[in-house]
Amino acid sequence: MSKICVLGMGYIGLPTALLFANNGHEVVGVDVNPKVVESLKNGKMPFEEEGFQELLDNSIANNTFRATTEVEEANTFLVAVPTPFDADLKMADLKYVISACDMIHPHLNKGNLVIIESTIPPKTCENRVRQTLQRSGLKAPEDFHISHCPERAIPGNTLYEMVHNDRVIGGIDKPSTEITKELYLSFVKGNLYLTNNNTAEMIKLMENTYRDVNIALANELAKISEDCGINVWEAIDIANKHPRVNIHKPGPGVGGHCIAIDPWFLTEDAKSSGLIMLSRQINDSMPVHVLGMVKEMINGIDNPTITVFGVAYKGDIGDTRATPARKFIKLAEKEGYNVKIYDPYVKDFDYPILGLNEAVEGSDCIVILTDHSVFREMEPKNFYESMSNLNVLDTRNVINTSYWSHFDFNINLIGKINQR
Ligand SMILES: NC(=O)C1=CN([C@@H]2O[C@H](COP(=O)(O)OP(=O)(O)OC[C@H]3O[C@@H](n4cnc5c(N)ncnc54)[C@H](O)[C@@H]3O)[C@@H](O)[C@H]2O)C=CC1
Ligand SMILES: CC(=O)N[C@@H]1[C@@H](OP(=O)(O)OP(=O)(O)OC[C@H]2O[C@@H](n3ccc(=O)[nH]c3=O)[C@H](O)[C@@H]2O)O[C@H](C(=O)O)[C@@H](O)[C@@H]1O
Repeated sequence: MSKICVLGMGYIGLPTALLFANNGHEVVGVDVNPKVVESLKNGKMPFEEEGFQELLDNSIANNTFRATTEVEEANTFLVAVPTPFDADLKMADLKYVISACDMIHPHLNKGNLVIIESTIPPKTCENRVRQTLQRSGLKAPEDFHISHCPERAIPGNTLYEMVHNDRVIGGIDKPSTEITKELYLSFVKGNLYLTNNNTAEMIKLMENTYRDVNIALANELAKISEDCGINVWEAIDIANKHPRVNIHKPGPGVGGHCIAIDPWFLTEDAKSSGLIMLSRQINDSMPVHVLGMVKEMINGIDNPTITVFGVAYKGDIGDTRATPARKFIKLAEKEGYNVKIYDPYVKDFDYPILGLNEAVEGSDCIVILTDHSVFREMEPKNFYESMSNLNVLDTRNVINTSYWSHFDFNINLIGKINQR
């Protein structure tokens, strides 16, 4: 049994720690936030993600996991701390990664392995991470190992994807890569692709940038379709039958703390990154486009009230990090609209989350911003009579438009404007 010290008990670090703890390792989970550590000490997951409460219960019962605020000696140190975007500098903010490495180096011994799972710009392991860890007096790769093993699991399906996804492992030398591979083999069922640290860092950023650029393309196609009176959803659906086409879905913008952030890490010192930056700009401008559609729908209504359905950054999760809903709500308030919010998944938000009936009462327009499955099965007959005006704008193509139109709703869809 090897001992692993995981730094960062968030959406990625804690699930990873619990998978190691349930697959033959002794794991110490470290977080600088005492509330997170307290919750884990009390045997409670600090956030909801299917399947992990059971893994936490098992590992506590088997004495293979404990949480603390202090780093201690171990065979392996795994870093899964945030890597936010510094909006002023337009660069990755590496302060948490560096502070984690600073916490590790006093406990580093010969033969140890340090894995960075946090998403980082190319050359971070080779330069900043190695430099900081060498404050221990040891040298890498001669005395200890460093590798990058980026996380690819998708929020909402973390457990399945952490176990079944293929992974990329890139060490600063071959032994670093090999021992990292041995470690992940303890729970990963997908393929493990081996490369060097710089390439592994690049691959992770390329994956999320690919998605961002393709979403931007879908958003642009949606706007063009609106101008041409075409239903972009039908067009995308049929275009995607082509064996080499995979157009993404348009929507109100890109949220979450990865896809909207990681592409910037590729642009910070690149000589050519026009397409990537333009895609960011297109996706960031979508809340403005959505507001424009709402404005047209409620034109002429005095002191309008709108109801936002869904503030989570995407469907069937309660995560609101970098949600495009936030920008949309602020723009709507600036326009003088009263904004009410309904989201059955979100517990905590900057604005009050109301029950369905209260949220739609007196409303002039429902604006669907998140593709929660409950919105697909929504029954308008339960609430339409309490609305002041029957308008609905669906930015995710989730509602059954033919059914809603029975109640005389004026329905618009992003990428398809109702011509009535
Ligand atoms: N959430 C996701 O779906 C994915 C995240 N990633 C990447 O994984 C990394 C971690 O992301 P999340 O888990 O979402 O972050 P998070 O915000 O959920 O959790 C990070 C945790 O690290 C703690 N922390 C900060 N500095 C620390 C330090 N020096 N020592 C110990 N703990 C420290 C924070 O208190 C927090 O609890 C980021 O680089 C992110 O880009 C990659 C793939 C998926
Ligand atoms: C390449 C890729 O699929 N990356 C995943 C992504 O997770 P995340 O939940 O942020 O991604 P997502 O499902 O694309 O959602 C991001 C945002 O984009 C929007 N979105 C997504 C797909 C689409 O066709 N249209 C669209 O508008 C979503 O509604 C959401 O607001 O980023 C994660 C990460 O890096 O943190 C990564 O681990 C996941 O595998």
